[in-house]
Amino acid sequence: MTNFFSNKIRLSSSLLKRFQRHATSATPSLFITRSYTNEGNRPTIVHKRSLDILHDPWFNKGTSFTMTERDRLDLRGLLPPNVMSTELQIERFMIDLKRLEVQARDGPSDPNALAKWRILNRLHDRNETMYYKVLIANIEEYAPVVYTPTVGLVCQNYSGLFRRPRGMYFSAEDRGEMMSMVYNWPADQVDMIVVTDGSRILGLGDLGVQGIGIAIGKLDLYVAAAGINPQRVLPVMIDVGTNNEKLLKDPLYLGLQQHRLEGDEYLAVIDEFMQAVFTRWPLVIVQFEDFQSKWAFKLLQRYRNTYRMFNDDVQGTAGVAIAGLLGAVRAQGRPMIDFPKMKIVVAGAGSAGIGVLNAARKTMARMLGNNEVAFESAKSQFWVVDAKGLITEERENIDPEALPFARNVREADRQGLREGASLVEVVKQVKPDVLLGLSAVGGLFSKEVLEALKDSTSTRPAVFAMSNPTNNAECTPEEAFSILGDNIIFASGSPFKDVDLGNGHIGHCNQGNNMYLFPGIGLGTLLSGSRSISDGMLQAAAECLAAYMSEEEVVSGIIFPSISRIRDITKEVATAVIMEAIEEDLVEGYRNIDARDLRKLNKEEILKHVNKNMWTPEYPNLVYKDD
Ligand SMILES: NC(=O)c1ccc[n+]([C@@H]2O[C@H](COP(=O)([O-])OP(=O)(O)OC[C@H]3O[C@@H](n4cnc5c(N)ncnc54)[C@H](O)[C@@H]3O)[C@@H](O)[C@H]2O)c1
Ligand SMILES: O=C(O)C[C@H](O)C(=O)O
Ligand SMILES: [Mg+2]
Repeated sequence: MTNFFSNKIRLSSSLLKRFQRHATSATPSLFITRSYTNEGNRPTIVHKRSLDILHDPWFNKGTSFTMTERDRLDLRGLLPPNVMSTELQIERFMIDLKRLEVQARDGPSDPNALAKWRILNRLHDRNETMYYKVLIANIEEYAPVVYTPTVGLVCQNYSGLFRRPRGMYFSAEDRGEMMSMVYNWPADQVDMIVVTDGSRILGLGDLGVQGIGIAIGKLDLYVAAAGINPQRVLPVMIDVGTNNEKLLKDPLYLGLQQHRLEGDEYLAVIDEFMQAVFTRWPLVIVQFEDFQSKWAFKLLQRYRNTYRMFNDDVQGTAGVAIAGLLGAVRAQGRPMIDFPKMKIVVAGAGSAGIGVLNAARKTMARMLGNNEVAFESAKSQFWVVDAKGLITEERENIDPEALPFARNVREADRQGLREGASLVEVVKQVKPDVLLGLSAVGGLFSKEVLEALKDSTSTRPAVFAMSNPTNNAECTPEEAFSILGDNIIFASGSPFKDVDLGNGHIGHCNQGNNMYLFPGIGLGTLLSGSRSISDGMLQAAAECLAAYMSEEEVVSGIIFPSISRIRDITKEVATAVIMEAIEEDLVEGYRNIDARDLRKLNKEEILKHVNKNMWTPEYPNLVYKDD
């Protein structure tokens, strides 16, 4: 490993100190740097490097820094990889400006959301403490702006919106350099990394380098909900190319204009990145986000026993769905132990759908006796429909992850179903308790499908339209409540308003989003010091969320908390994660509390410990000292 290091590591401790509050400083260099601007071809002498340059409006050239300049100034990895001419930079800016003007004439919703995002983003660039104060105090209003759904729009329009860089870019061009370039990041301690390769951003497909927005949005929630110190978070984009033909043809695209690396070449890049970040920050936690499913599972298996990492779409979503499904059982007035009797139709067999199926099957099996027989029998509660229809054992080239859930052909035949049967046919025949969508197909739960669900054998069927962002939801709450009436449970991945049913009743729209779990999983893992994130820790997080809602709330159709309670629920989830890590003997402690001390704490004390370790945005007293 050490041979990756090169003499490019030049960060002195004084330089590091100067970086400490980098993210908030946009100070022109007039008073802090001696510079000599000369006429003609003579160079401009600057006395700063790395982020100090990018955050100095006098010297910053953004994406126009040439590769030689990037190397000379320790900028490699701190900017997206495509070097832009000044003309293209200006064009990018103008297109963005004009597009906003056009949209402003068309209608209020999108430009408003984007305009709010811009204003918040500028505040984020100028003053982090104030930004997080605003975000935490108004989380219900602004989470949909900095996170889902607006973050999807931000990623789609990233080329025009990009101003100052935030986070790091590791690209295929950086192979062999990652071990050294990771030291270009100014913080000497990083607690949380959210990394994406941009291959499946929400339900919007391959957005390449533009996907970094999702890592930034997730980390905003880590700070706002879990109280992770914003100086210790790092959004990362791994740019291995894109298969989005539109972006490949777009001269203004900021990423590598090549098709995605595949196979061993792809793995080598991700391996190098993991080695680099864990070498520099051995205690960091890496959250994988929005990787296409063909890599999501492979990478999870590859790294989960070696590194402190998890995949939010596979594991975080699974926990949130389990909590929702248990809530749906309780909402029928039945005990949670009745969960294994639920008939569940899942539309979508990608990273999220399969993650949910595996976790739901395990939860059922545990309730049925926690043995092989229980595990085998639990799978018969699920019917999985993907882009090709119902998945049966007859499916050609079946995805190995979906294979355990393929229906037996004869059994399907007895039910009047066959390989490839449509979603509406499946719903008609199965009459499920739950219809759960993780398909990324907006409107998939059509009028016909929802009509078919009227024959559900459940006393209170559940509709989970979990795909993001808003336009990709399988149906809206209005559609579900208007067709099925108010005796249903409804949840969606993106936020929707409750529905006034006009009869004095309100149809409650729950937001079933992994944001209720990933911040607590990260915080709990961090404070426990556990070197890995076990299935038990994830299960404890899900059960904690399931138990968070009172009987009264659940019966009235509220199965997930309001986002205004996210900081509180995150504390509880983190506590549950730590307790499970103690139970499994995984704790190693963190900072001034070691494993022995941690093991002595009861639940109340752990909760207090969690609370005490959460960062809150307050201005510190600043004292200037020369280097
Ligand atoms: N609410 C949440 O917390 C949450 C969490 C993770 C993912 N998601 C959302 O779930 C969606 C899927 O994510 P993913 O990672 O599994 O994506 P993916 O691309 O890996 O999988 C999509 C799946 O949907 C299937 N599909 C496509 N068209 C279909 C159709 N007409 N009928 C039925 N199935 C169809 C595909 O065959 C595939 O199996 C995205 O929109 C994502 O935003 C939501
Ligand atoms: O990002 C979200 O809002 C949830 C989830 O991780 C997704 O990919 O859709
Ligand atoms: Mg995601």
